[in-house]
Amino acid sequence: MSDGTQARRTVIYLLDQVLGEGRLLAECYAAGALERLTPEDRARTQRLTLQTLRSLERADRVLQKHLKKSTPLTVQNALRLGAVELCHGAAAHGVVNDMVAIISKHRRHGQLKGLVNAVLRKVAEQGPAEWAKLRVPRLPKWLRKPLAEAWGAEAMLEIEAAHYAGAPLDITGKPGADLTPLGGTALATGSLRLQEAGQVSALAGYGAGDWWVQDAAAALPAQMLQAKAGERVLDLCAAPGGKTMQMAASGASVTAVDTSAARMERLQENLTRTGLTADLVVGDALEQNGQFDAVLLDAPCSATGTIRRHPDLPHAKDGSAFGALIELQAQMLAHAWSLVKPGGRMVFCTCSLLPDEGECQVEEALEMFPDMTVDRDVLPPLGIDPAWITEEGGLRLRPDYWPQQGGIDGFYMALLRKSA
Ligand SMILES: C[S@@+](CC[C@H](N)C(=O)[O-])C[C@H]1O[C@@H](n2cnc3c(N)ncnc32)[C@H](O)[C@@H]1O
Repeated sequence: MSDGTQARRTVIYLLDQVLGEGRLLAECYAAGALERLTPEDRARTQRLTLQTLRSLERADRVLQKHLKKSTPLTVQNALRLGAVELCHGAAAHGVVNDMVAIISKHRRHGQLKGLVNAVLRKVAEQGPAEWAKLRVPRLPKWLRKPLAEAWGAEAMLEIEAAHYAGAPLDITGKPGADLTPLGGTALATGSLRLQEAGQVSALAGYGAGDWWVQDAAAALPAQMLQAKAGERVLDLCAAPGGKTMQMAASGASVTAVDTSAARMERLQENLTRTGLTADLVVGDALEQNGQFDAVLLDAPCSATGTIRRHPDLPHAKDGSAFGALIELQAQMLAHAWSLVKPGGRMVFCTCSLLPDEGECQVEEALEMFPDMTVDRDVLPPLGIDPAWITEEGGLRLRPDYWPQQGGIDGFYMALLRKSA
């Protein structure tokens, strides 16, 4: 077996979990799926898993004509991984031998090693030429339909192209930190973008806490809120704390709330590394009370705006939980509004591409609360394209925006002002 065997075996396990058990990669990682791997194998596993999930439709098309019968999921996933590697130029003997060795040791499917050998040898010969002619992989129907309805057929194809391309690494700097040793490109919205980052913790300034990883889209809600020194700010659904750090760095007194104790531990680690402070509360956003100058509500959502980085999501989920999430967002928005003091402000945001989790929530809130208005003036100075401002005055971001610069996560956000 080659050096990459452990990594390949883990990729197949992860694909089984996502595609067979409906688990997200983040859940598998949190449960220790990568724990026994060397740092090199860990990076390789993550890269190959993401690449295979992004390319699943292409891999299945390349494999289709060589498979007469349906194969067990684990074998199918070994073939998919093999096809993806071979079609991206990996040496055929290494990939084929490894996949055969992995399947031959499988408790129930060891007898299918001959099939794996035969199919992957054919893919090694014919696959790379076929690959380039295949269409960009599409989202599963359950998600494609509502998104195409919302944004149109043409935009849908562009969104799928952005998902397939993946995402660069965006960084938010602590005010005053010197990020020049990182290189990269400064975006109009203030984030620094690195195309080929490698291991994040090895980058200049990470240990010193000069910056944190945060998609350019995710950095905008806190910029919209403009927390100031001396203000009392409430960050609802805060962990792992990208926005908490932005607001704490402004000198505001920030209370960060999240139900997940594990994610709050990560928030604390992030604050410690960056030398910032906030009051942390492990608890339910719906049970908070008090009056704040400013509230940021980053409500739990479908996370469909983050598929560039999380291609497991459309395969692990089926949309059945979205109705309950939309209901929860409306409840949270209403409760968060009660915590804004008269004359105060609130940002509502979600990393979703579904208008039901963005535009519609704000439209409904505006009908429900006579003391609520949307502040549009805050948007143009953020460095965004004015075409992204929505009818009700929020900001809609989509992964197909800024294609030349490498895209941006899907997000919705609006700054809501309460009358005095
Ligand atoms: C989109 S993530 C937040 C990202 C975070 N604001 C940041 O910038 O790093 C949503 C968060 O909502 C939390 N959450 C879900 N239900 C919640 C509730 N009822 N009350 C508080 N937090 C909740 C989840 O644990 C998760 O950390």
